[in-house]
Amino acid sequence: MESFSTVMVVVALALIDAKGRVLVQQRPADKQHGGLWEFPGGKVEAGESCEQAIVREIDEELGLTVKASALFPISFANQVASPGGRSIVLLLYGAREWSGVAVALEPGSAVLWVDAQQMLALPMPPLDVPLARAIIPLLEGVAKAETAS
Ligand SMILES: Nc1nc2c([nH]c(=O)n2[C@H]2C[C@H](O)[C@@H](COP(=O)(O)OP(=O)(O)OP(=O)(O)O)O2)c(=O)[nH]1
Repeated sequence: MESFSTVMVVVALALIDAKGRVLVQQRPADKQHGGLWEFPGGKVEAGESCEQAIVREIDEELGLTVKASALFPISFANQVASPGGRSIVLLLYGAREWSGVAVALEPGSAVLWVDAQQMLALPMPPLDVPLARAIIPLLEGVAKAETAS
């Protein structure tokens, strides 16, 4: 019997700048979770590794080049499937280095650099809420180091 996965893997990236801000992206109004703010990324396609999927999505959505070697894992969140449906596992990676300037390339989307408090005030999809909390210590650590230097 052929087996297939009932889990959809989605990868997302927290780009963290030298001031301890993170890049968030607003989903186009006509998509699922339209208008909500999330971390850029998308579904892992057949034949891709998670890292390859992030590198591709960041180029497609933001026009940025990020190296797979610059990615580090932060946390994950899991949405349990409804009966007969597919569950989502959302893997959040981080990166402190990339090249280019982020532009919202997907029609109807927008991007914003936010600090920890601004991030928490934005409406996000349910899966992103625990992930956003998980990056707060990282953002605050970078911001503190920047103020001290
Ligand atoms: N990219 C991303 N998707 C998220 C986040 N949080 C969350 O629940 N999702 C959900 C929304 C979607 O059901 C799924 C990813 O869909 P997507 O539309 O971004 O993926 P994609 O770029 O591969 O999309 P497409 O080609 O099918 O339009 O994961 C997040 O922080 N980033």
